[in-house]
This record gives sequence, C-alpha cells and structure tokens, in this order.
Amino acid sequence: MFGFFPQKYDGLIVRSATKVTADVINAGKNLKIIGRAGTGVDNIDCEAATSRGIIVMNTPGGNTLSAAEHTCTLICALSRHVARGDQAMKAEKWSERKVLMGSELYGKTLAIVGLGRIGKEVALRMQSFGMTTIGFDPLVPPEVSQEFGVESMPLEKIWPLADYITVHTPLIPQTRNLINDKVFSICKKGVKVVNVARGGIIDEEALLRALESGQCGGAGLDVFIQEPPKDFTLAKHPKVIATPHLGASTTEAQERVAVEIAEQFVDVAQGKQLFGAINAPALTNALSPDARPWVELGERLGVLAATINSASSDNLQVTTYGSSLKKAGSYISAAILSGLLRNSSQKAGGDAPPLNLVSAPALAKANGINVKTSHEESAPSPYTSLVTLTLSNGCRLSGTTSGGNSLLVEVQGQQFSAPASLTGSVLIFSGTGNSKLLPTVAGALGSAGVAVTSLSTSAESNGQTWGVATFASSVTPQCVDSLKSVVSSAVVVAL
Ligand SMILES: NC(=O)C1=CN([C@@H]2O[C@H](COP(=O)(O)OP(=O)(O)OC[C@H]3O[C@@H](n4cnc5c(N)ncnc54)[C@H](O)[C@@H]3O)[C@@H](O)[C@H]2O)C=CC1
Ligand SMILES: O=C(O)C(=O)COP(=O)(O)O
Repeated sequence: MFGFFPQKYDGLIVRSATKVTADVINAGKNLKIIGRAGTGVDNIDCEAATSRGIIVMNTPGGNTLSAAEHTCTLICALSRHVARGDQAMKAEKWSERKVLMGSELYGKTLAIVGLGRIGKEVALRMQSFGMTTIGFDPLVPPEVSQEFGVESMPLEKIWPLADYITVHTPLIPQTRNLINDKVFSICKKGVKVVNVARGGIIDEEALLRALESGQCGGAGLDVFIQEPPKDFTLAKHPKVIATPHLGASTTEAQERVAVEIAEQFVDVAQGKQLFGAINAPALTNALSPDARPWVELGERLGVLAATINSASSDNLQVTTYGSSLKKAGSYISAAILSGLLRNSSQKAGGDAPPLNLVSAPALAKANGINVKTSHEESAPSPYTSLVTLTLSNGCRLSGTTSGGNSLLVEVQGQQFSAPASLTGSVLIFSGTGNSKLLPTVAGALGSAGVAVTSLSTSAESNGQTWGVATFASSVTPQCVDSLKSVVSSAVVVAL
C-alpha cells in the first residue's frame, strides 16, 4: 500500500501537500521523526505520531516573510484589479479599463486577525502604504501589538471598521468559520478579505454569498478547505484572486525551511538540542549527556514501581531535589511513566506502540494517570540530587545517580544503608529481621550457585526490610525459588 514509503526510513520531511496520516505513520515502522519544512502541521496526524513515540517538528519562521509578502501582494492586487486587468490584456480587451476602477490603500483600515509572525510582518509592510492597522490576537497583549503599530481591539469592534481583513491564525476550532455570514453582515459593504493562512478560517460558502450580494467587494485566497479544490466556483469568481497555496513558494523560503529542518534533524541525531518540536515537551531538556543517567534512573524506578506494587494507580507524584535537576521534572517523569507502562505495553504484544519520552506521557494520560511534578532546591543529606516517585497505590521509591549509574536510595520510605545498584537483572526482596536477612539471603543465593555482585538492605520498618541484589550473570527462576523459605517476597526485574 505504501510502496513510496519503505519501512527502513527513520525520518520523513514533508511540505503541506503530503498528508501524513495515521496509516502512513503506522507503516513507517522505523520512523522516529517527522519534519514539516514549513509552519502548519495540520497535514500531519500529530496524535498518531505522539502515541508511536515519533517526534514532530516544524520550521516556524522560515517562510514568514514569503507568506507576508504574498498577503501584501494579494491586498495590492485586489485594490487595483491586477488579475482582471491582466486577463483583459491577454484577451486583447483594452475596453475593460473602464470597469476596472480601483481604490487607494492609503488611509484605509486593514484588520489583521492573528498577530503572530506573519500577521506582524503584514502590518509593518502595509503601514508603509499609509494603511491604519488594527487587529486581534488572544495571545498578543495590546502593548506588544502597539509596538508594531497595530491597535488591538475585540473582534466585534474590528468588523465594522475594516476595509480589508486578513487572517493569520492556525485552523483550530476557535478559528474555523471565524468569518461567516454574521460577520460579513456587520462589516462595511464592499469589505475585502484575504486568506493566506488556512482554508476554512473564512467560511467559503458565506464568502460566496457575500461576494454575490456585493457585501464582500473581493477576496484574495491562497488556501482552500480542500486542496486542490474539487469545486473551483470560488476560485473562478470574478471578484476573487486565487493562488494555489503559493504563500511559501519562493526560492528563499524553500531554501530556508529546507536548511532549517535538516539542521534541526542533525541537532536531534547528535543530541545537541531540540528545536521546533511540537509534541515532545519532555525532550526539551533531555538531550544533554548530563540528562541521560537521570532518564535511565527514571525508567528503572518506573519498572521497579510497577513490579513491587502492581496495583493500578491513577496519580504519580514526582519530586526532584537539587539545583541540577531544576529543569528535569518533565523528562524524569516521562521516563518514570515509560518504565511504569512497560509491562502493560509488552503484554499488548508486537503491535504496542513504542514507549519513550514522547509517547509515555500521552499513553499515561490516555490511561487516566495524572502526573504532578515538584522541585526542591536542596536534596536530603547525604545526596546532592535525588528523585522520589510516589504512586496513589502506595508505592514510593527514591533514587539517585553516581558516575552515570542508577542507584536505589529508598523503598516505601525505608532508606538503604548503601544505595543499591539498579543495573541489569536485579533481585528485589523483602523480609523480616534486618540483621539476619542479609547473611541469610547471601547464604541461600550462594548455595544456589548464583554469583552476586552487590547486596544491599534497607533500614527496618514495622519489622520489614527491603533488599536488592545484583548479579554477574542472568538470574534463573531457581534462584528466586531458593529464597522462598527465607524472605516474604522476591522478584527478579530486568532493567
Ligand atoms: N499560505 C502559506 O503558504 C502559508 C500559510 N501559513 C499559515 O499562516 C498561519 C499563521 O502562521 P504564523 O504567523 O507563522 O503563525 P504564528 O503561530 O506565529 O501566529 C498565529 C497567531 O494566531 C493567533 N491566534 C490563535 N487563535 C486565534 C484566534 N482565535 N483569534 C485570533 N488570533 C488567534 C495565535 O495567538 C498566534 O499569535 C498558519 O495557519 C500557517 O499555517 C504559514 C506559512 C505559509
Ligand atoms: O508553512 C505553511 O504553513 C504553509 O502553508 C506552506 O505550505 P508549503 O510548505 O508551501 O506546502
């Protein structure tokens, strides 16, 4: 089915025309990263990518100037009937000159809905024509838009003032059909509209009605609900100047976005930085070599937590201690979640989506697990940095790292006298009688012929002690059997 998309590829880079559906994502068994050489990611099923642990990134900004210039081009072309004038000349109809009377932009009001990167650049350019620029953006405060000469006001105030309206928002539920019959009805008669953002922000049917009635004096459209449109009625309308999604189609923009997406991929591959990712907040600070041991520790604590207390849990509290972990909460909690969910994911079999720092938070959310993180600047003595996880099922573990190794510091509030190594196959057990437990377990494992590399026990609480053993080679079920008579619980965990 996807002959064009061999499974071996790790990365995929697209423009807007390629639809990266869930089927495409699932077919890319090796896929790790999807790059959008452009701004809008509405052609990529980001949810499907996230649940498969695939990073999605774009190059916001690389095509801003081209899209802004194209918008200004359409505004100018609308004001002077450039397209119809050209059509007349090609048809050798000089007489059209009489009906193609335009109007100046000077002194007119341009309303800009969406004052982000492109909206701002459009404002700056059209101000040089002497246009008054007003606008609205829920995330851009009035004092900020004032700095680039746009007076911010609520939409209902904007509509009756505008001679031209241009939209520069993403297509989201709040912006779908933002300009509709009702809006046209309260606009000035003959208002002109421009859409170089996304088809559907201006209701296409309402636009057609407004063009027919004369309520709308003209439209410049670069984008359509369906691309390419099946129905070209709007594009063919005499008052419409239509272009086939050309906003970013300049050599400069294409070179910029191509270079940017390639550099962003290389940075991720080399573990340098994560720029432009839109679905991987946990990865933001996780790429540095310093973060790696903490990611490993988080995963191992998660696996351990799921093993020693398999009861389901709907709340995870993660606390990081120590100034070096100030920004680590999001990736350590994602790592803990990926460890916690590993067993259930393995049980789901071969088709289970891969668990990593991208997919684990989304999967946890889908499973109803709420995560809270907190940070304290100083760690409990003698540690400089520490992580504690507490689950609503009563499980509590603390760990730290040393020389790149994961160490278990505490189980259920009981501290280990010497932190226990969490590497390879680990035997975790609990029993009674602190002083005797360690030699008894060591003796039983020795009699079973198991080569133990480390053995630690925790402080005693309510007569119970926890212990962790690591081994030179893999551990057999017989080794656990050999402990049955001396401990209350014992389980081997592969970390
Ligand atoms: N035609 C083309 O070839 C191109 C189209 N685009 C599209 O242009 C649009 C804008 O791109 P940028 O300026 O780079 O994005 P941006 O993210 O910098 O700006 C979008 C702005 O819209 C605002 N916004 C969100 N909801 C809003 C609402 N309900 N009302 C008013 N404002 C709202 C946001 O707060 C944000 O400031 C996007 O849809 C993008 O996909 C971008 C490049 C080329
Ligand atoms: O960047 C965007 O959002 C665009 O719409 C540009 O699309 P394109 O990369 O030219 O297919």
